[in-house]
Amino acid sequence: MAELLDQDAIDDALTARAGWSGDPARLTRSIEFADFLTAVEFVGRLAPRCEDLDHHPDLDLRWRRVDVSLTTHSAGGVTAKDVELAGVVDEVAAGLPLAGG
Ligand SMILES: C[C@H](O)[C@H](O)[C@H]1CNC2=NC(N)=NC(=O)C2=N1
Repeated sequence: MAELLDQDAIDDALTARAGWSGDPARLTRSIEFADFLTAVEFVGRLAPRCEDLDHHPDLDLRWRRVDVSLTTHSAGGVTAKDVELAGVVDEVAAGLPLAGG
């Protein structure tokens, strides 16, 4: 069973991750892309990376915004896997145009 991270460990992990919030239940980031098709492209690029990691996000796609929520369901909270996936989310998002950018 993966080890759950406490709030201090989560705060430490997120100092390097602009735009993320976290508590022991989940890490969240809301990403507003340039348009709807870009938001869909983000999901399409992220999906195979999640398969590679065997770790999957909860995603809410609304028009050009994707709300990303990361938790390790089998552990009942945030683990190192979620921190790792947050990095992948940032990497994939960085390759696509954001709203207002
Ligand atoms: C069998 C497989 O490893 C598990 O079901 C994985 C798949 N992806 C997962 N993703 C997330 N976020 N939490 C899990 O507990 C999880 N479990």
